[in-house]
Amino acid sequence: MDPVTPSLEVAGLAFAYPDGHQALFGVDFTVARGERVALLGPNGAGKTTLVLHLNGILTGGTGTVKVAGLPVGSKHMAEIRRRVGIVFQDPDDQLFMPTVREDVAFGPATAGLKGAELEARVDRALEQVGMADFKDRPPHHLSFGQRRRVAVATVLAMEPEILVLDEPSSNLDPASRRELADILRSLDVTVLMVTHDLPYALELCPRSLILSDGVIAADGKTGELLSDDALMCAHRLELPYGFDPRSVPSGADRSP
Ligand SMILES: Nc1ncnc2c1ncn2[C@@H]1O[C@H](COP(=O)(O)OP(=O)(O)OP(=O)(O)O)[C@@H](O)[C@H]1O
Repeated sequence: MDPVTPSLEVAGLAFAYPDGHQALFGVDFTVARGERVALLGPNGAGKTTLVLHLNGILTGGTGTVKVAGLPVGSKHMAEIRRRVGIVFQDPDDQLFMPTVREDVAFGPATAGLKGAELEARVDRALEQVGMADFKDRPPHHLSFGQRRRVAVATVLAMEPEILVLDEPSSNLDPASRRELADILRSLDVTVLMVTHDLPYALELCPRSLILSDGVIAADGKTGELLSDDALMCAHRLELPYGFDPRSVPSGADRSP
């Protein structure tokens, strides 16, 4: 793996929906290989719109997005879709096969993997999320937290360059939330995590971006941004009552 080319480069990205609503106004940032970055911002800031540009689900704006040096929107789209693994908020949007194994195998099988190589890929992805014992279970018999882990495995099975997670901690109990954080920390992959769960961002991501009104309003160390009361207030970000960001060991302390 080339360690120099960033996993993600977004430059001057501006986008208006067909009804004329301008959601992004020139977004610039770079994510280096192996970084874990949180994308924070109030409702309606443009976070989902931005994420949907990373693998070309949304196109037609101005500016550029590059994944591992490959421009989104170019002839490399199949490769870019493989490299950008998006885990949506609702695992049921991603799980539709009769068994966990088939769900995790679906992407790599569609990409042409077969036989022992495919089985090894499935086993590895399920082991990475601690779900190897659930291989033959129907996804709809699993708990929500287990389904979320399987959804992460479906994406890891594609061996992505960058794992993009939309609200990964939502609807998880405290133990499942912590276990998922441990899993995400253990992965050797670049992570971009959209979240309103600011303590989770602090725990997992050394760096955060604040997207507000379609622009990057701040880009820095998560602990520093969350400790900046004026910045937080200006962008409608609120920590849970009594939570002190200085009291939590930041993801920065554990990053690779
Ligand atoms: N299909 C659409 N057509 C027109 N406008 C849209 C469409 N989807 C989103 N928008 C608008 O674009 C802006 C950004 O929306 P987006 O969903 O990207 O925000 P977000 O930061 O993900 O919000 P949230 O935290 O609530 O999920 C909002 O003002 C929204 O109303």
